[in-house]
Amino acid sequence: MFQETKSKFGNLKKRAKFALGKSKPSNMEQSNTKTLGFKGKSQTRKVNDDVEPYKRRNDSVKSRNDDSGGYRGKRFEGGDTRGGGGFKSGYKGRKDSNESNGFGGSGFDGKRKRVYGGKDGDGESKFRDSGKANGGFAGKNRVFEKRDSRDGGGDRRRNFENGERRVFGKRDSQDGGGGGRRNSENGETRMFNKREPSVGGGDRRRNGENGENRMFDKRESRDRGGGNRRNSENGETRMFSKREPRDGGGDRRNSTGENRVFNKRESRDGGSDRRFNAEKGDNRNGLSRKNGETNENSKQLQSPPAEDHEFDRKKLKFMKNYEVATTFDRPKRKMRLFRVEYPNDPAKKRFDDSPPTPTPTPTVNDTEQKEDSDSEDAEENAEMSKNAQFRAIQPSPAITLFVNENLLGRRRELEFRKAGYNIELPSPLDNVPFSTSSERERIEESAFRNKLDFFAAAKVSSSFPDPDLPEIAFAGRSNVGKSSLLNSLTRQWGVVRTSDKPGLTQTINFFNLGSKLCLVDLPGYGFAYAKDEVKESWEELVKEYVSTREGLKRVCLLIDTKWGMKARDYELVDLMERSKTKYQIVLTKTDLAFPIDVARRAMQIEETLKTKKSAVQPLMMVSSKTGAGIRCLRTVLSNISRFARL
Ligand SMILES: Nc1nc2c(ncn2[C@@H]2O[C@H](COP(=O)(O)OP(=O)(O)OP(=O)(O)O)[C@@H](O)[C@H]2O)c(=O)[nH]1
Ligand SMILES: [Mg+2]
Repeated sequence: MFQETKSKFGNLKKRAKFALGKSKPSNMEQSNTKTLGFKGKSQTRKVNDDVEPYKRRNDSVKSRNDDSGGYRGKRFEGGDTRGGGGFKSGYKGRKDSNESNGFGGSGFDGKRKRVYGGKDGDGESKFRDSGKANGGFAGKNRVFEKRDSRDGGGDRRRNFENGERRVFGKRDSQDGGGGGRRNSENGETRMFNKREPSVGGGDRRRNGENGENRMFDKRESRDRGGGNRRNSENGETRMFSKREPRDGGGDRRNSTGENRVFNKRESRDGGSDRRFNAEKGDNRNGLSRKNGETNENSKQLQSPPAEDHEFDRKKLKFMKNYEVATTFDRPKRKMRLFRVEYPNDPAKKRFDDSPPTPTPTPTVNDTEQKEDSDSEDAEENAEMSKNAQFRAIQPSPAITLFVNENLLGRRRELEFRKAGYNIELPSPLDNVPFSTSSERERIEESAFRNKLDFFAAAKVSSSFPDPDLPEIAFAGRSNVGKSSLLNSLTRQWGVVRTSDKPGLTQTINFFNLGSKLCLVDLPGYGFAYAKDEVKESWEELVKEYVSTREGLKRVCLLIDTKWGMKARDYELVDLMERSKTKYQIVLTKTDLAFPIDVARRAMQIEETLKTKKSAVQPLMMVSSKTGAGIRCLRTVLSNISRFARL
């Protein structure tokens, strides 16, 4: 590869010399030429107009790169149609112009730099950071146009020593290390107008020694690592026009009178770059994402390189002073005070000591408004008095005793432990204290020791099974705990399905408890996750069942302790009263209410049902979770089975 490349470039050299011997292009110095400050060297380039000769003479380059580029002796002509190699380079005492395809970059007199980022060729010229930095000492000018430069590691280490200039016009150049090491030695000028050149590694290491001029126009070149370490020594001027350069930390030694211009968007320069730049007149202006900024703007940004250090110090000092000034000048925040006014605050009384203001005589409108507000207040008071009325309930001593004996209501686990219950068990209060043995866990009521068997489900009354056994039905609002109560009464968890989502039970489910009892789980009424028609059909079915079912011995009407009886509960009560169906109120979820409230609720419901004939006393209170009151309910219900047997 190396040999091949070398021979190719050898041919290029010869052709260039041959071309240089001929006439210069006429438009070269008008618009498409520029001059770079460079000791002892002067090059002029023409970009677009003179492509053909290069094409003819550099077929190999053309075929490889699909570009064209003029090359005559020490002049390159970049005619890249896709943005590859158009570039220009100015030399000492001359100016740049930027009409080349790809890019052209130059400083002049060693103190001025321009970077142009050719994007797509075809004469489109991107102009980045043009003239944003001055500098360029002792005739070193470099112009880079990169986007994703990936120059191999040491590519440019010795470029531009002694007044080298380089211009690269590439897109996907994959210059490895070393391929063109000795190109352009002794004042050679090289121009690359490539897209995917396959020049071997190390191409540019020693390019441009002794006054070489090189120009790079790259898009995806791979500058990395220490590639630029020794660039710009001795007053070198570098220009970068990058988008995503990945310069490693290798720019650290650019500190000897170097002038650098960076046109970066997401520069990832190593952190140390900025520390040593600007020493000894190093100038870096890493701004300008906007291409095409005018030279005047750039001039404003330019500062004398020798004064950079001083300038930065002044700037830093100014910024510090500014910060200090802003810190101390900032107005102090006032504390905001909030006054909380209590309506019956006695301290407020002194404000009311002022003589009373005469009240205006009420008009007709005022009277109407007052009546409206009075009625609203009355409603509010009525609403409020509901709670107040509930709190005013004094439960009977029998109820209070029952609540406390059965540890009903919300209680701490410690309390259960102290009473001797094993809280590791499900529904611990239903189990014998201090007992974990299966024998003691056996239910005292024989009827409930039987296995619970599901045997029928009915959506309509016609599908009700024959009433062979005495039935106990469990009715109530959705999610009140009907199914859970069946499980905890029989201690057979999971036989009846439960859910925290209201509306799980949607049919009338019949369970045999041995040959003694039939337990019936009814669908709930009230709120449920179901369509209104469906819910209405459940309600009708329940009403039909409780009012017409033969063999129905008792309906346990479950009421949530927290909410008490609602309108639909009263509806069902009235229906059962009419049909003379025996029903017993069972307060559920007592573990969620305070004991006193459980007692109050029980008292409240007993009072309302005093006059009801079909209501069975006493009112029961249970918790399926803690097992409180379950045994009592079991005892009460087992009497039914016994009755049934008789
Ligand atoms: N804390 C507490 N939660 C309970 C108690 N009883 C039932 N629950 C919970 O209440 C929810 C509803 O229980 P279910 O037995 O499915 O209620 P349901 O009345 O059958 O509901 P539907 O079938 O929809 O009518 C479940 O999440 C139970 O865990 C209780 O005594 N205490
Ligand atoms: Mg249920």
